[in-house]
Amino acid sequence: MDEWEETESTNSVTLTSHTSNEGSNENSWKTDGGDFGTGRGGRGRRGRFTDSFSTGGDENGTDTNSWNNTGGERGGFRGRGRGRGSWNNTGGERGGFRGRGRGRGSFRGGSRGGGRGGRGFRRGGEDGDRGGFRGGYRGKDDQTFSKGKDDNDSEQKDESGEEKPRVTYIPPSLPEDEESVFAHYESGINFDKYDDILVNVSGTNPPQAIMTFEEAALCESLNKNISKSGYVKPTPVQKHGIPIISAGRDLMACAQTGSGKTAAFLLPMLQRLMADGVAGSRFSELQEPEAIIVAPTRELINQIYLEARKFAYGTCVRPVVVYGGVSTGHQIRDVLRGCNVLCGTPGRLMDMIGRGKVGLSKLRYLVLDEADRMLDMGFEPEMRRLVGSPGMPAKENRQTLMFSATFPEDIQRLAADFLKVDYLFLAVGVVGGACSDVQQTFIEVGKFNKREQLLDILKTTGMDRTIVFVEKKRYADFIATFLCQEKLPTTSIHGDREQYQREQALADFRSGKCPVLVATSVAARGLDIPDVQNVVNFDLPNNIDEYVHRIGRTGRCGNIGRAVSFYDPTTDGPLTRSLVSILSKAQQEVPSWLEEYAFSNPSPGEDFNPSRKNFASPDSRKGQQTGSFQESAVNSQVTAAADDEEWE
Ligand SMILES: Nc1ncnc2c1ncn2[C@@H]1O[C@H](COP(=O)(O)OP(=O)(O)OP(=O)(O)O)[C@@H](O)[C@H]1O
Repeated sequence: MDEWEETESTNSVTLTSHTSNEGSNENSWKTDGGDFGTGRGGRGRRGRFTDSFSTGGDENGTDTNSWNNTGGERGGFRGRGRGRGSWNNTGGERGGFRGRGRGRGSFRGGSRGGGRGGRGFRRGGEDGDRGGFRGGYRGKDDQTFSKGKDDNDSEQKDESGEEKPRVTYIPPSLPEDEESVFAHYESGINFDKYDDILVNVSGTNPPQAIMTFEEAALCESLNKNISKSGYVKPTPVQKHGIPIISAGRDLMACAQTGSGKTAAFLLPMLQRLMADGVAGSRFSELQEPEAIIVAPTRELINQIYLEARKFAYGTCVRPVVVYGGVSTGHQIRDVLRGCNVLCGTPGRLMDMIGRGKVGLSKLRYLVLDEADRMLDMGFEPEMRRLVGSPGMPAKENRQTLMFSATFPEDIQRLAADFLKVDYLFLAVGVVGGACSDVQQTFIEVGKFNKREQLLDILKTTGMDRTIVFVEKKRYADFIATFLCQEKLPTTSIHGDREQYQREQALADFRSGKCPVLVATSVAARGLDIPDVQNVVNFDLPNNIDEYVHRIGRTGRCGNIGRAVSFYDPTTDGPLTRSLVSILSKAQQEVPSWLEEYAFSNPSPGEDFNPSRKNFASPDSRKGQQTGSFQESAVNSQVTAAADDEEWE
């Protein structure tokens, strides 16, 4: 047995299927299928939410409210009459909350959630290729996994830095059939409006943008996969990014959420690997991938992997994914079968390299998705370790690509360490701007009426998929439990949930079984879930970039979305000016009361430059040559953006 082979399970845990109402929940909501309210408390979280719990916004847990208290002014979706109209104004009459069924079934094929008909956990007997793994999942209602000490993923550490026990969870195998691989949702009515977005490329000698995929001169199999994915024409970040990467240039790219950044880096990389005829699907004890893609969360890296698998379908290129919370041995076995494109979260990736399973000497591409997050204080040390790993080609000898919807100036400067001197900076629209397809609304609330407001909103959204963001992991559970008990089928995702629970939560959300997902920032970036119509910021985040990413879970790929944020003047003061700025740059109406808070009534102690460091900005290099695409208009916009930031 190799050193990474798991031993037989210890501490086996058997679980039934789960939704977030995992407390004792005497009044818990029951689905037609009987699933709700039956989940047992993952990680011992078995609080009794029958009578009272602390109200939203109260981190100390000192202010408890009767949570069944329906008294008081619910006030609809009025936000003291200051909001921009009622929630269902644009949606028409949806009726009350109807859902006890299993969703609208509108998503065909489950491309990102474990697949068509196989979403969630695989039932016993479906496992064709586990190769003798003992233990692990045995069926939806009888999941057994072991706990020991094995998982080195940084995300696997809890808040206290304590290592969590070894995990031998094996995710369900993905369906391999074409229909599942290429399942996608339609681009929206505003897709063509992407053409009007101003684009700026700075740096020397940027290559000419392409207008069509044909102009990219991609090989036939890649073109076929692009059209099977439903892509007809490239988005702006693809029009500019593909030729830049194909020309061998390093790139820092900033484009709005949901505008196709993933394909912008995958397509030219895969093209080069295919053109060079790399042969990856060969077993070897040491794998030397040509490309490594890093992203901050497990769900996001898995999604990127699925995109890579889709575009590489039927070709010689083999993408593999590694991330925490999943059996290391299982992932090593997968890597050793052959690996050209390795997608990973930082901790697990470094683990694979450290164990000598992944070598770096053939590496040509290093991609940092959500690059500003990958280079901020949390992940920067690991990124430095990665580029300093033995065998890692120097930056002059590899291509380094960075993508995000936000790129604060200080992070840009830091990022330059990883890039060749002549890297190009691609800005699509206002750097760090919110997607203008998301209608942003604010409601002024006090911390004690947030839950009532939330209920009012959710009762009008019906089975529409809605992500509710909260600031703290334990609030995610409180709120999810609260909503379940209010008969709203809800699930939750946050860093304290086991990986199988996180995946189940996303699968239930994607399928519509639980149309409400309560999430912490773990779900803020990158996740591309079809038909998410609404985002609610139950708690506003404490930096503006996070806000931009959160609301970008809706309004993707030309579709329209809505975001409503609860603004509590006692806690959200430091964000106010940045919010006003974001709203104006996205051509949204700014509520006068929010403007008042921003300019004339700062909270005591408010730092009027609170998020400056975190606020995205144009190319941090001064005096860079600017590309020719809509140049004059772009320059004025970028300058305007920079001016706007003066007052922050
Ligand atoms: N050219 C295209 N035509 C049609 N659909 C596309 C095209 N490019 C991307 N998409 C689809 O648009 C959706 C959003 O793309 P993607 O997830 O890459 O966005 P993103 O810019 O990375 O967003 P985020 O900043 O939130 O990470 C995906 O479902 C993707 O398949």
